[in-house]
Amino acid sequence: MTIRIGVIGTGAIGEDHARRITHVLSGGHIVAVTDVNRSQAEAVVARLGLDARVYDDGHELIKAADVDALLVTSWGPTHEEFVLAAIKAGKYVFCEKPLATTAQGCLNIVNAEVAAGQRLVQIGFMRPYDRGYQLLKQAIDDNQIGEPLMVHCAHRNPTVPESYITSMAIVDTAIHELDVLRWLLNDDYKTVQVVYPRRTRNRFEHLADPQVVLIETHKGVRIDLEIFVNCQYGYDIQCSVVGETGIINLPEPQSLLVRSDARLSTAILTDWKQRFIDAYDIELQNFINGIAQGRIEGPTAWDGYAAAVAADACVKAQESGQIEAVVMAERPAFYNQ
Ligand SMILES: NC(=O)c1ccc[n+]([C@@H]2O[C@H](COP(=O)([O-])OP(=O)(O)OC[C@H]3O[C@@H](n4cnc5c(N)ncnc54)[C@H](O)[C@@H]3O)[C@@H](O)[C@H]2O)c1
Ligand SMILES: O[C@H]1[C@H](O)[C@@H](O)[C@H](O)[C@@H](O)[C@H]1O
Repeated sequence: MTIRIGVIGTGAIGEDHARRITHVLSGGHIVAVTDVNRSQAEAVVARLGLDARVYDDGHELIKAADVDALLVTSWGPTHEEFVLAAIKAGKYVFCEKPLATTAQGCLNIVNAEVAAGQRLVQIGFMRPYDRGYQLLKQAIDDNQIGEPLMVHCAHRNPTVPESYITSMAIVDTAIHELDVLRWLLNDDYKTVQVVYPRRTRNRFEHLADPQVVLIETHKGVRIDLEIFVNCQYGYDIQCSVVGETGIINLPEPQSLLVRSDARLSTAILTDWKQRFIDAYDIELQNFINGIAQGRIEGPTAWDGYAAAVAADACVKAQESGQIEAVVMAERPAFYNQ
């Protein structure tokens, strides 16, 4: 059985996912694409050699009879309307993060999915599929370091474009940690605060960079998360969990150790596409397999909502300078299955 897939938004990750579905994974076929910039969609069809129709509009594509499932990889603020339309059409939808740019937007999707009575939405939180994070989780669950007490994280991008604004440090970047740390610690967030260190000169004037997000979980774990999106030197993701009897660190991506010219060195990645390449492959293969089996199992709309509630509180904390509470709605039993 081949799942016929339509892609809404053929930018960086839309093209990369279309590439992996076409050339790496099995069971999926890209039959339709659309982008507000039509020439971008046409260029991707040509570059990847896709046998896909180019639509003028995402809503038209969602309704197309030969499209079984959607990938929503357009800009964050457009996700909610496309995911709601997909649910209305009764079609499976893989939505890149963020599910919506506000918690209320995510809740609208949660409510629509619960009303539809079937899991249709998978969100593109790929870190739980990453081998390194899985090793961390296994060690915590096996009690190798006792109870986790503190987590030190860093999320560093080499540079960001001028269109990247201060709140995106939360809704676009920190959102990955806001998702993966709930899963890792099996915990939810209680309060957040954002503090601003001295700003780097290597930023656009309007952007506060770096930022430090301080989080307290319900179990009392303290998390400090550095967001530094103009760090210059590479794409660098760090996570160190301090427990009662030991410390575990996220493994570095595999890389050659080079002895040469009186130096011992190893390269640092610069591109997010490479850092989590295996995790992206696995998450999308799971989505395709899940559709074929009539049951998708990846990160849910509720996970998207939970991360967005924390993100909303962080954005409030960016503006207020205060410690802000993270208050979630009650989890529908639908998501306990
Ligand atoms: N999971 C991850 O690690 C990861 C990595 C990168 C991006 N993302 C997410 O994926 C999304 C896209 O990011 P990107 O880096 O590919 O951005 P991008 O700007 O490269 O691509 C987005 C594309 O969507 C198109 N678009 C915007 N509005 C549209 C609409 N209404 N209909 C159709 N097309 C539309 C744009 O023209 C653009 O080509 C963002 O939400 C981003 O946060 C996730
Ligand atoms: O959309 C991207 C992507 O999610 C990357 O993983 C993250 O490091 C970037 O900060 C963000 O802008």
